[in-house]
Amino acid sequence: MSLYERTVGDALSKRFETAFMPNYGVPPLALARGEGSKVWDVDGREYLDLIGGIAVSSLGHAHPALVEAVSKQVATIAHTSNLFLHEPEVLLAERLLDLLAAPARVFFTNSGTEANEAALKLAVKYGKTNGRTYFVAAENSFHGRTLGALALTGKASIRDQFGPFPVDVRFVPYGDAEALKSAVTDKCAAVFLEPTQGEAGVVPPPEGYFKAAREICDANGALLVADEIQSAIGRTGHWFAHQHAGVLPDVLTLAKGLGGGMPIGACVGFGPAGTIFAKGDHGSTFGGNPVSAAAALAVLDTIEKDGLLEHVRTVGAQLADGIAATDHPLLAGVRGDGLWLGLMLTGDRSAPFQAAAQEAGFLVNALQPGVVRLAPPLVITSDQIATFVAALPAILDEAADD
Ligand SMILES: Cc1ncc(COP(=O)(O)O)c(C=O)c1O
Repeated sequence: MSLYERTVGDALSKRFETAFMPNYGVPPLALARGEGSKVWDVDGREYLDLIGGIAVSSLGHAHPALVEAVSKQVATIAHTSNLFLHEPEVLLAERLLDLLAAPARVFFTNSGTEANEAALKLAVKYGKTNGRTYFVAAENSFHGRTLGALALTGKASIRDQFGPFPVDVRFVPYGDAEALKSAVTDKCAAVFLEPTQGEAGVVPPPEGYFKAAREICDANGALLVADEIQSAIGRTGHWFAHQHAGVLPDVLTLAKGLGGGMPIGACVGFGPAGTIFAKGDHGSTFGGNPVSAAAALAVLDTIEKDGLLEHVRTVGAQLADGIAATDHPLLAGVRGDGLWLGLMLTGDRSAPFQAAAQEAGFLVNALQPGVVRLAPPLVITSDQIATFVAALPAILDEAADD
């Protein structure tokens, strides 16, 4: 039987195709379980997970600390709504504010998109009270799929058919401080930026761009919103990318790796931005629920206790160096930080690369036609990275073949 002639997986795919709206197309694999950085498909085949549920599974799969925190919490109290307080959300808020090391207030959500929706609503309110009527975001940015977050998303192919939008957003080329300066005036309520663009292809800006953005916002009284949904919680080898850039935004949004696989997001307002929302301005039935909050606490504790920031810097460099040292006509290079890398190809071969990697036992993500995203669990080992680097030339050979 060839690797693609599956049994249970094929049956699930057929059922998926008839039961689901076709938003995602049929996924190439049905996963059954995971442990650490390994996953197994429903037909029992093992893979090294180099995508981590799209930069989410920070502790890998079935990490004992996460299993224990979630199991304990679900057996204690799983849901309170925001009508009642619970200890995990208070502990988590305090823990995050501690790590952020600046006076701030937090609003918990269920996802990244919702964290950005909260940030946008907050910025709309700021704009209304200050005569500010528009927003600035970057071309090729990704901030989410609901109508507010989508309005901020600078990708015509996923945005344009859903307009007109409830907010006026002006787009500037990412990384171009002069263009940003021209776009931001005293009528701009907020600038939304990813510290490194994720969905665009793991694209870091030029050195000093984020600092320039801070200065431009300060000069015009606009809020600076840092969307760190993909980049924070250790992914780059630092807790937060803005800290690494030495810039404090007014608003910060988080999600993905924070819950280690449980759904949670956060909108953090620093200083005065933390008091723009008043009672009744925004809400969420599930946001910051006890189980997700307990999971996020376990993620933060484990990253700290196991020295994972340092580990990410070390094995991230091993992965980047291993790719950079691979000599192959299809390989153009590698960019990104820590365990968040874009492997760049010389042609639009990322889909065949993903298929070849899967066949060789590695899960990666064909992010852009010529860029493959690697965002493995933060716990991936040096030996596991070495197996991928060793397999890379053969995967590239396979991907290069028509
Ligand atoms: C930078 C950024 N913002 C927002 C989102 C949306 O987050 P979610 O898919 O959790 O709604 C994503 C998801 O990829 C993202 O990368």
